[in-house]
Amino acid sequence: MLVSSLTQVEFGYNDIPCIQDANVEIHSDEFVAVTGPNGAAKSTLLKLMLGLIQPWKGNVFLSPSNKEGKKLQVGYVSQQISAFNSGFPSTILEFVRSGRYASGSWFRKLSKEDDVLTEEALRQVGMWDLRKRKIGELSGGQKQRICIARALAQEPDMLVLDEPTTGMDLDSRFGFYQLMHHQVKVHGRTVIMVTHGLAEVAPYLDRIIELERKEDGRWKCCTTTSCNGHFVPVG
Ligand SMILES: Nc1ncnc2c1ncn2[C@@H]1O[C@H](COP(=O)(O)OP(=O)(O)OP(=O)(O)O)[C@@H](O)[C@H]1O
Repeated sequence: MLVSSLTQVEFGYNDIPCIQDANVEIHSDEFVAVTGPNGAAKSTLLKLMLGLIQPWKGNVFLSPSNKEGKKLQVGYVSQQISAFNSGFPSTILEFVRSGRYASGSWFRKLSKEDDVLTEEALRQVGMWDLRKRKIGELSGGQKQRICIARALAQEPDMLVLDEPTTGMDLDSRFGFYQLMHHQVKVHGRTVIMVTHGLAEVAPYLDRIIELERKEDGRWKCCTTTSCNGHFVPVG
C-alpha cells in the first residue's frame, strides 16, 4: 500500500530552492533510510512528506487511512530535543503517556490500556526504570529514546524519525535498529528515518533514499535499494 509520495516536488526557503525533482514513494511494511550530506534537505523532505511545509511545485500525498481503513497514525520524532531544557516540568512517564492522546480523542480520560502501551513503549527503549525522572535531567541519548517511546506509544502506522540515534551509544543504536526492523516486519509498520550512519543500519533496511547534489548545485532525490547490506542503484 502506498503510504506517502512526493511527485516532481520543488521547495526552498526564502526564495532559494533547496530541493528539486523529488520523486519518492513510501510503501507500507518498509524500513527506509534517508541519507545525504549536511544541508542536503533530508529534514525538509520529511517535513514535506508530513505536510508541515507546502511544496512550491509538485504533489505530496499522505494516505488518510491505514491498511485496515482507519485513520493513518503517524509518529514523528524531530531533531528538536534541545527544547527539553533543564526546566522541562514533565516526568518521562507523563511525557510518553501523553503520546496516547494522539491515538484517539485529545479530551478522553486515559485508560489501563493506555498505561500498558506506555509501559511497553518505555520498556522497548530501555527507559522504564527511569520513568519517574524529570526529562530536563536526562542525557541527549536518553531524551532521544523517550521521544521514540512516545512515538511508539501512539501505535503508529508510520514512524518518521529525524536522526533518531543522535547521542546513542553503539549498543543502543543496534538495539534501536533491531527494534525498528521488528516494528516493520512483525507489526507491519512503516519506518522512514534520516541517518548519517548508513553503514550500520543498512543490513536492517529495505530501501535507501539518497539526496545527491546536481551539477547546478541544487539537490535531487536518488533512490537506491539495499540488498544484504550492499547498495544497488536502481535509477
Ligand atoms: N527554516 C529555515 N529557513 C531557511 N533556511 C532553512 C530553514 N531550514 C532549513 N534551511 C536550509 O535548507 C537546507 C536544507 O536543510 P535541512 O535541515 O533540510 O538539511 P539536512 O539534510 O536535514 O541537514 P543536516 O544533515 O545538517 O541535519 C539547508 O541549506 C538549510 O540551511
